[in-house]
Amino acid sequence: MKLVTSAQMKEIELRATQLAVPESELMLNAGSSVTEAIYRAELIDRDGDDYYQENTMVLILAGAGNNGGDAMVVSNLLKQELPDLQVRIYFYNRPRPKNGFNNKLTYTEAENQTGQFINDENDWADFCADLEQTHLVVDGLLGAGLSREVTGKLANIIRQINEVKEARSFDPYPLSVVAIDVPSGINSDTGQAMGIALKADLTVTLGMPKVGLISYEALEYTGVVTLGDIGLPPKLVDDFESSDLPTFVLADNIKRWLPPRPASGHKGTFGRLMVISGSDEFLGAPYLSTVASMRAGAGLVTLAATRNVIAVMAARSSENTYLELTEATLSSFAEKLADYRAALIGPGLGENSNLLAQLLAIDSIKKLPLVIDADGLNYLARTSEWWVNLSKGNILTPHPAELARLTESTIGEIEANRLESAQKAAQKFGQVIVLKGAYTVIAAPDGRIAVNPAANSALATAGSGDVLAGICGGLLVQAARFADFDTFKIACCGVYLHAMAGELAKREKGDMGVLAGDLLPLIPLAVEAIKQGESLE
Ligand SMILES: NC(=O)C1=CN([C@@H]2O[C@H](COP(=O)(O)OP(=O)(O)OC[C@H]3O[C@@H](n4cnc5c(N)ncnc54)[C@H](OP(=O)(O)O)[C@@H]3O)[C@@H](O)[C@H]2O)[C@@H](O)CC1
Ligand SMILES: [K+]
Repeated sequence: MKLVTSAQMKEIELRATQLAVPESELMLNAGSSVTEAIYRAELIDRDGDDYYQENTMVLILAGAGNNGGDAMVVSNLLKQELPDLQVRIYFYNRPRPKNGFNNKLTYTEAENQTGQFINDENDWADFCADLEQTHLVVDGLLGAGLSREVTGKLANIIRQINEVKEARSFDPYPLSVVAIDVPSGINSDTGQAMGIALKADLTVTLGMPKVGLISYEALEYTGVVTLGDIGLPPKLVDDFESSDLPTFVLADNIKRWLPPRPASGHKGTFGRLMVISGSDEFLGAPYLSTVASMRAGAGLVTLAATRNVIAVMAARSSENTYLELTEATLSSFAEKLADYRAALIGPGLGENSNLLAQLLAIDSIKKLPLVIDADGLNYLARTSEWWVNLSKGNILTPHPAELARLTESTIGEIEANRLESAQKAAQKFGQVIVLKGAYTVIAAPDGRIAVNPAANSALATAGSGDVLAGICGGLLVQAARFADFDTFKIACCGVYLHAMAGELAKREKGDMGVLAGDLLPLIPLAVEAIKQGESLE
């Protein structure tokens, strides 16, 4: 599914109404999706008993636009389903019945005065007192219609919520915030806070994901970003699929793109992968990348390394085979490579320019699809015009510092323009670029660009990249038995599986202290979770 700007979203919504989907229906669906997301994230316990309900307070904040209309739908659904829940509504401004399209719900509620306007000092005191008692704020102040800096009364409301949330962050009953579509104050195109913005735990982006939400500026505000269905006709969404906008990778894509596992398959079917990894300094990387590739389904994996690395690895991993690789053994290594279908080069290799130069010049390696990571990338960055001699269409998995080295730019420049940086590099080098980080970007030489729908700090740990490289290698070797395999889709699958394993690890252990090794047994479970209908988006 494509990532869109607010203008593109408006256009799609307009087309939906032309296809006879009433605006009010979109809004009802929007509110219902947000409510479901609240339950799913356990911000409210749908099955809570009477005592729980009576003691739980939800504050609905509605602005004058359709974002406020969505909030009113949430309010109505919560009241219907959990009648004892304390639901209070505050209006920041008088809703306009003809603003954009139909937000009659907001208007009617406002006219009926079932909520309270924040006008004078008394209203403000009521709002602040209620906020102290509140467990969940539903933010419908401003959505994609944000048109200027946030100032005055609205800025005060947002600041007050942020402060109370911060003050109660370690309370047994913290204040949670769910943002409808975008956190109020965040520009949905750029991700920048327009003066001030609300800090949410969960953002339910509606219809199609807004491109600003995946920028690093927005990360501080969005919390977890999830997609809310508003019932757009599938044809409309499909029409957009052929555009060159960035794609948000969905679990449905991954299900279709994962290499098939025929029951009649044997280890040869799923392919032999050569992993070239490890050095005296980095003894963990070969373990993590080799085992990850096997956990991702490679038929047979050989670790090519020095004797020392092999001795350490053999004590830890019995399923893969080993091959000694030094400059002295290169020619026999090159011969053996003929039996392999793909190779992974780089994790923990250290600065080994001579070996890498000779390795990449070997004919049998030039014929293989490659994953190049870590020290493999650093070697390329030290080599002038390396992309001229490297075969095309391999997977390169740089983090921002590695991409900065490869492109002779700075980390700041990469981080400020993650999509563009990855896309330009992919086109210039003729390689699939996986730019790691929150919302990992995957770019293909033909211009396709995708964003993984997850920002999980549990994955920000040493060795996590080795696991990702291993997963990509394991998938690549399975896919490469088909002449027309699509490296870009394989890279998307690798990133998504890694992120799903990270999500499972976070559920088990939280986001602090997950080890890269914890991910390994979770890789097959991540595949299963996706097949069973779980998703990151
Ligand atoms: N379209 C659809 O199909 C669907 C849309 N949906 C929902 O609609 C949302 C978009 O709705 P929207 O266009 O009504 O804009 P919204 O964000 O509610 O705010 C506009 C109001 O805010 C005001 N305002 C702006 N900036 C301001 C500022 N800095 N400080 C103060 N005020 C400011 C602005 O005032 P004005 O600029 O007109 O003076 C106007 O009154 C979208 O995010 C999604 O939640 C869903 O229901 C599903 C279907
Ligand atoms: K909002």
